[in-house]
Amino acid sequence: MAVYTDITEGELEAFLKNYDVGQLLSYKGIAEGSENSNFLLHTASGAYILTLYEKRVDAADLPFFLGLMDHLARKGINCPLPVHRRDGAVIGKIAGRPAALITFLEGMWMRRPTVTHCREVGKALAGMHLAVADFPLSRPNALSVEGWRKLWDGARPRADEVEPGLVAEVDADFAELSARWPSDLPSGVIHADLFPDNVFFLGDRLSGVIDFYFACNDLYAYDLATCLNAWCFEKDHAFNLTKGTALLAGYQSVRPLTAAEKDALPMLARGSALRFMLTRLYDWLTIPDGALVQKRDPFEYIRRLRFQRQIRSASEYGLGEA
Ligand SMILES: Nc1ncnc2c1ncn2[C@@H]1O[C@H](COP(=O)(O)OP(=O)(O)OP(=O)(O)O)[C@@H](O)[C@H]1O
Ligand SMILES: N[C@@H](CCO)C(=O)O
Repeated sequence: MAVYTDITEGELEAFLKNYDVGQLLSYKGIAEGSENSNFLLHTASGAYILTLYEKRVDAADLPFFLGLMDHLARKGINCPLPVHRRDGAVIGKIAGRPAALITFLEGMWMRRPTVTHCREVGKALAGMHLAVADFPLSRPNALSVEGWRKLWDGARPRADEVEPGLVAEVDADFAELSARWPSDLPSGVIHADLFPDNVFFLGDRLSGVIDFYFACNDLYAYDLATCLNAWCFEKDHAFNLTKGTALLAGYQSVRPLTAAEKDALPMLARGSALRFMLTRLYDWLTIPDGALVQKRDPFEYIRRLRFQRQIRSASEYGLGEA
């Protein structure tokens, strides 16, 4: 459930007076999502999403996130376009929260992505990596190795209760990642959370990428590694080589990887699996049952992490197969 802050019709009408979107026809809260409050609006000029930014998003980061969407949409990437207010701003306030209006994208996210969806997401990711080259803003990745360590410090004392042996496993991951994490690969602004629930399709056609609220500056190949984990495993946790092949081929059809990026991919995929395992584990241990925030399963990513520890070469993901 993701309507943490409710709004009245009066508040919404007053908010919309700042925009050229015409009269409000209807609005309703959207249940999906877990970080912010989202509403679907219909006005005389079309459909929009209103997002109220909740506590886990730092208001100081909003110009970066909204500026990025604006930049990508104008470069032809299928992502929401922030609607500018009459005074030119894109960030307003409603019910005491910072808020923005963005265009509505048609489509739905794929609960079971196919090989074709994996290829399309690879192409779209590479397209975004090319399109950010002249984006002027930057934001450090708070969820890279040092950020993971803080999460681990919080979760470690109880990690063995969740999964016996996890403390020793993850301590060893940190030792290896600290020694081998690459820093000299091509980098720029990455999406950093390109999971299936953040990509819409109309049939086989990718119609939209949403949720840029983890976007930051980091290695492009790390973004691709996150997609390998998020898109190419089956419900039984088995890696699907055909999907991996398609994702990587789709990406490389738009932006070929360098030899160093290919070499680093297993380490990056291991780090990315650790990152999502840790945020999930941290929430699992700290968010009380019954809280509105949706908790995601850390066990899925404990499995991913164990898989990634065994990988020695990107050819095991299907690199160069198609
Ligand atoms: N531009 C858009 N067009 C259509 N639907 C959208 C758009 N933006 C958001 N949504 C809808 O709102 C839901 C939540 O959006 P989003 O993923 O950005 O929220 P969130 O709270 O940041 O969630 P999380 O970070 O957990 O994925 C999406 O699943 C989708 O249904
Ligand atoms: N994509 C993240 C949730 C944050 O958007 C996860 O699956 O853990």
